[in-house]
Amino acid sequence: MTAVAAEADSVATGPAVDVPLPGGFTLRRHVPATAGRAPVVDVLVGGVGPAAAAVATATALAHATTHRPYGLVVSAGIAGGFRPLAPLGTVVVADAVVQADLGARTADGYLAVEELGFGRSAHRVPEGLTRAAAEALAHDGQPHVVGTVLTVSTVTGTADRAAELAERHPGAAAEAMEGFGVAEAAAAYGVPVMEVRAVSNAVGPRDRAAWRIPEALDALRRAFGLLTHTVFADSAVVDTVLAGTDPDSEGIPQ
Ligand SMILES: O=C(O)c1cccc(C(=O)CC[C@H]2O[C@@H](n3cnc4c(=O)[nH]cnc43)[C@H](O)[C@@H]2O)c1
Repeated sequence: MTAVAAEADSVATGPAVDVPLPGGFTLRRHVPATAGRAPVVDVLVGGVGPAAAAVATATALAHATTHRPYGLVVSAGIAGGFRPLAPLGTVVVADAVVQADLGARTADGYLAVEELGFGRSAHRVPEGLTRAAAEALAHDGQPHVVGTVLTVSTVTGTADRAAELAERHPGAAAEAMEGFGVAEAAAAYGVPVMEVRAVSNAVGPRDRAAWRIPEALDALRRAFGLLTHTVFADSAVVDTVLAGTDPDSEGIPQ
């Protein structure tokens, strides 16, 4: 799942066929030319923000249920990186996908929905998947970090807001705008979810001229070229998670 076409072009290359979905969505299906470890990869541009991402992801998952169910859903794209953990060009592998602005702002500070007594604002990524992705990237020498990826509906544009988010989420490595929507849809269908982002800009005072989108898209392309043929193809990893034998496949991070 990506937000925009440029991100979709980076996460999967090569021959593909278009598959029309209900709701006007079209997913791009990449079928490996030769039998082997490469998996079938469906790439869908879902739009910007958690609501658009959830709708698009749920549409693809519902369609797949009557065809070929998915083994894994991945939210992918560019992101803002929290300094100093995730500098420009770093690939961030989420260990948790957290909606950072789903709650209430009170005189005593922010309350997440869990503290309000309803809903959830976090999904943990199965640890086996996170670890396998980090190991593959490390083995290939790609700059990467494992951490929480925040989902926000408003891009952070001030130092104060960046500091507030970092204080509330000490493990945060990046912020983007779709992961939690993708994760909610995946959870509804019982499919494990990952989020993999490449840092195009720093989380902080808005400075559009400093965004390094082409470099981030290149990093994303390299990472997905690798992960597709390792972690995503490794049905043993995915099957372990699906079978519920991964002890870390459940639980909501604080
Ligand atoms: O202008 C372009 O060429 C271009 C190419 C690829 C992607 C974009 C986007 O603007 C994608 C929007 C997307 O980016 C994520 N994002 C990136 N940085 C941040 C951030 O600091 N805070 C929140 N989100 C960020 C986000 O997921 C958006 O969907 C443009």
